[in-house]
Amino acid sequence: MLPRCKFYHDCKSNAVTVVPYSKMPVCKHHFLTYIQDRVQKTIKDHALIDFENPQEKILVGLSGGKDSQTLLTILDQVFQKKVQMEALYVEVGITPKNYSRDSGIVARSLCEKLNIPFHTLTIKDDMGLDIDDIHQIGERSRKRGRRSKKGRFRGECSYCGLVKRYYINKFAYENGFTKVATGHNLTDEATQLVSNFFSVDMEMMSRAGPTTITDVKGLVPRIKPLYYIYEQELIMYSYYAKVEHLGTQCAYAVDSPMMNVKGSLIEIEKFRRGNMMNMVKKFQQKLKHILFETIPEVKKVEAECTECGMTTYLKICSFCKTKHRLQDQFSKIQPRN
Ligand SMILES: Nc1ncnc2c1ncn2[C@@H]1O[C@H](COP(=O)(O)OP(=O)(O)OP(=O)(O)O)[C@@H](O)[C@H]1O
Repeated sequence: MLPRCKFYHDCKSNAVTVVPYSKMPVCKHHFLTYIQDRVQKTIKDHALIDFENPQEKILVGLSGGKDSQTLLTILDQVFQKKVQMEALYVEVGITPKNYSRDSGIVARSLCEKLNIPFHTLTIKDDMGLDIDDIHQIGERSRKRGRRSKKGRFRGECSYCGLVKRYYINKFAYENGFTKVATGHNLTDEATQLVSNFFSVDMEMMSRAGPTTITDVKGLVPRIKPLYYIYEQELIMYSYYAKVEHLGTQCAYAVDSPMMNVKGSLIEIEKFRRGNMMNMVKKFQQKLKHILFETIPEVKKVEAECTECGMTTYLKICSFCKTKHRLQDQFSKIQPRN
């Protein structure tokens, strides 16, 4: 049985859980407020939201999953409409287990409950392809077991991430949003950092952080208010605060290399308690600025993508290039009439 809550020495309630990285027993009330306070602290310490700016307008990328549903719930609760906030669900067309359909239903339902404007954008309407189609390309490439002339198939999750980042940014830019907020948590970010370290991707590592404040035209700054909250804590928060979310896992995400790195970090956490928190915090304090300063400023000349008009350093942006390659590959696996 868990002891009394140790959050305040005079709390008389029984603990319902322990804080994962410190093992402090806490009652439900103090657990929920503790998480909310840490989210507020991240927002304040990293100036993620400008409360003085009446034009500040946040677009939350809402996936129906526990992280972004919890993010929207916490932001709504702690800021109580003091800042303009809307949500966007990107329909990527994953049909196994009705994944995308149900995700959209759950995302919309939360917005209706919280009275927050909700938008949906369907990628197939613009790209002519969705993630089911991209999966077919992947299946064909895996069956053939060799690199196509046009390069290696990077995995469904990689394309899904690229597509979502592109459309969320485009929607935010075209509709006057000043920030995009996502539900990336500490476990996601530690996983990304370690993966980037494995491939010694210094540029990607130098970009890690709760915000990507940018003055590049066409790129809306991204903020991650859950940056210092463990995934385990979000699971517990969504449970105790009864945050409606979809528990189904995407059928294409199983066995991705990132999932395996994440699993290893969770294992390490068992004998190095607080490992992810320490690593990510110390990286931010000690290493990030050193890396940032050593990156040569090669990508300086901004231009408009000749295809879609979004900002790029090349003639055609990497999203449009990837889109063309996928459209081309997909046309080859379609039955001919
Ligand atoms: N379909 C989507 N539409 C809008 N935003 C999305 C969508 N999918 C993901 N996002 C945003 O990107 C973040 C990271 O997405 P990822 O696919 O890594 O999911 P996750 O870590 O499981 O998060 P969640 O639990 O919110 O689904 C999400 O928290 C959310 O803010």
